[in-house]
Amino acid sequence: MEHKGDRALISTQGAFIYEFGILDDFTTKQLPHNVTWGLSLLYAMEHKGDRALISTQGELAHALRFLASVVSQSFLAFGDILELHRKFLELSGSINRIFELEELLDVAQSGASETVTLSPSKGRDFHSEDAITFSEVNIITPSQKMLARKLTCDIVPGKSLLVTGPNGSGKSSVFRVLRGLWPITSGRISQPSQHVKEDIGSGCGVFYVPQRPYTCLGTLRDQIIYPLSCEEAELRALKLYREGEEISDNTNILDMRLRTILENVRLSYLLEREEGGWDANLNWEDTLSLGEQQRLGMARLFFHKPKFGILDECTNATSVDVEEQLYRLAKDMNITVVTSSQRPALIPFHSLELRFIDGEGNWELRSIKQ
Ligand SMILES: Nc1ncnc2c1ncn2[C@@H]1O[C@H](COP(=O)(O)OP(=O)(O)OP(=O)(O)O)[C@@H](O)[C@H]1O
Repeated sequence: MEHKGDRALISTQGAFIYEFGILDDFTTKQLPHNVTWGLSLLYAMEHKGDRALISTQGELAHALRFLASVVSQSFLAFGDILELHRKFLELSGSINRIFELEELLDVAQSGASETVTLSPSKGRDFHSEDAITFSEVNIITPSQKMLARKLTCDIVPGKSLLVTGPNGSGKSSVFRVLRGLWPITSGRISQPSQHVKEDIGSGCGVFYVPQRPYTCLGTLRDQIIYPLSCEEAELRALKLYREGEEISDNTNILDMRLRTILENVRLSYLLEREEGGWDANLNWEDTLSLGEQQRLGMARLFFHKPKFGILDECTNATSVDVEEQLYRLAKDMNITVVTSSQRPALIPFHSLELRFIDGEGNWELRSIKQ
């Protein structure tokens, strides 16, 4: 008991020596010399008196060289055996990664919605369709800093949540945990499906909009429907199309819907500005300002029309009036949002505030009076 700490230190030192091949190097490079010299010394001690009688100096040197090479070859072979263990470990790591990749590809091909069996992340439950729930979840950074201790919070449809707190306190970390980028060590999270393609007709459960939305290679149309393909997006637009209206062709229905969205996010001028309109194929990241990219990100949200929108400071480069309009639209479309933001103008669009107090694990939840 008294030397518990010493033992840990010794095992750490052991791991260090093993990890950096110090033991292997010693066995294959240093030890053979020492053993050769040791054996030569023993021989010399034993034949002190009769050395001159039985061998000349040349024969002795030859015998010593032979002894040195036999000893060093034996130790090299022994070193190879030691090395085998490490090589096996590396190989098994690579084989595991290949199997994981194969399983992921199988799941992606079969269209399964979640990777529950592949990465059974402790405390994750993907089967709640109606709410995002955190039950006593500890949010810890990869460098083991506690950001939220036993976070407990229910986000139900119609009750949007605003996440606030000082810089670096852990606001975005809530989204990393939700997204499965950081594992949770205790507690439980449940949330609806995040799979955009799961049911083309009804929209997904949760959709994420980051601060700088990803702009894919492709046309202006592709930017809004991402990650769906054009065919999938046409199918979705068709399913959502109000019955009784005359249908000309699928692309037109999709473009009509996209035009309304583009007008709502105040980006319809792009259709006139960029040659090719919907089919304009540019490097969108370089062409659009950050504010425009953020509005495009929100257009994506409105196109997918999820139950929950996770908005990580994704409108902070837009003007306050545009931001308010975007949030009003989300409300009108019944998208419940979880927002990370410092802007007071967004408070009225939320029902709950989760505040990270100090980035040391303390947080508080309060309801916002409408
Ligand atoms: N990959 C990581 N490894 C270790 N620590 C990280 C990692 N990512 C973030 N952190 C740390 O976690 C803490 C919380 O980061 P987070 O991005 O959630 O803060 P935030 O409240 O969103 O900040 P901001 O208001 O600046 O956006 C910070 O101290 C950050 O340095």
